[in-house]
Amino acid sequence: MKEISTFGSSSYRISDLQLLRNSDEDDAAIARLLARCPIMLLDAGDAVTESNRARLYILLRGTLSVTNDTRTGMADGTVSKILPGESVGEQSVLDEEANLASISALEESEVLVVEADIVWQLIDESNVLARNLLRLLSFRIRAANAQLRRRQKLGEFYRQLSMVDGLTGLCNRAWLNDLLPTMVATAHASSSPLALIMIDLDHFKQFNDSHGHQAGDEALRAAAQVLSGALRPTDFAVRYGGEEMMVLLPDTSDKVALSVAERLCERMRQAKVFADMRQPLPHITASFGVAVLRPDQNEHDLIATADAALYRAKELGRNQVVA
Ligand SMILES: Nc1nc2c(ncn2[C@@H]2O[C@H](COP(=O)(O)OP(=O)(O)OP(=O)(O)O)[C@@H](O)[C@H]2O)c(=O)[nH]1
Repeated sequence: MKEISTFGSSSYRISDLQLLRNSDEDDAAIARLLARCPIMLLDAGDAVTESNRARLYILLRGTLSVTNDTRTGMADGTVSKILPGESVGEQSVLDEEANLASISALEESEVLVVEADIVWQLIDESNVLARNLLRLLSFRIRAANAQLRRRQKLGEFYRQLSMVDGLTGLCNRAWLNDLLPTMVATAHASSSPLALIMIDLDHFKQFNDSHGHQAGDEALRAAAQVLSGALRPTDFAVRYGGEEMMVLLPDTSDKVALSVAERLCERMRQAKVFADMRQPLPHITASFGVAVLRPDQNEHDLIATADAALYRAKELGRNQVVA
């Protein structure tokens, strides 16, 4: 980047500068202030040196690329193009903060450099410039807000996506880690019973070995459908691990939870699993362990109690419910 002339000795005109659009071409004070400002030449790929200094850069010819800085956490590395007449750096002049964007030329470009003190003198001299500056800043704030909203929406979308198990469509372990402590706290605070049913498919290794892993996946999907199809909208079904699932029943007593588990156990026996060729495979069964949150328990204790009940159901011969 090298200085090739000043604005006063160049053929550029005040009307070429967007910030001075609609101002009086013959305004001597503005012309005088701009006259001494240097014009720099950048070759394609050149970066603006000392671009972090609070200065205004107005592009006269060529194209600039401005990359938002990611270090502040406010920007995401978005790249914008600056075209002739447009400017960059106004905000850092106004708030006297360093300009954290990096600026480089996409092709051979000429840039007018206006130091901060001259920008302030221009603002004092020209209402039109002050007005254009406000309009520009307002536009930039709106654009930044819109981008923020888009990023929030996208973030929420991916957050939700990361909470769902890809194979079964049930909530996953990350969801459970996120939500179960809150559900437990709510149950304690409102003294309402929270029931948890731990479910494990029986002899699933054998099912996989006999019918193949894909058929095993189908069986997991069928089991998940049994759970999600049999619950109230306020209940949650979670894939806890490989062939282990869990159902959370807020505001549900042990008696009701037991009958829900019995119903699920029966529906699991009846569920049909289809292989690739849509041939029905042998039925699957599952074992169920039921627990209801006690006042002295946290989420880990609740899971451990349901797990212990599940273990007993396996020991008693599987395909049954133990509370
Ligand atoms: N197809 C398929 N199989 C899985 C998946 N996740 C875990 N498994 C299988 O589930 C089986 C679980 O086996 P075990 O823990 O020995 O239990 P089990 O054979 O069901 O025996 P019990 O629980 O005692 O009735 C393993 O063979 C795993 O490979 C999966 O996503 N898809």
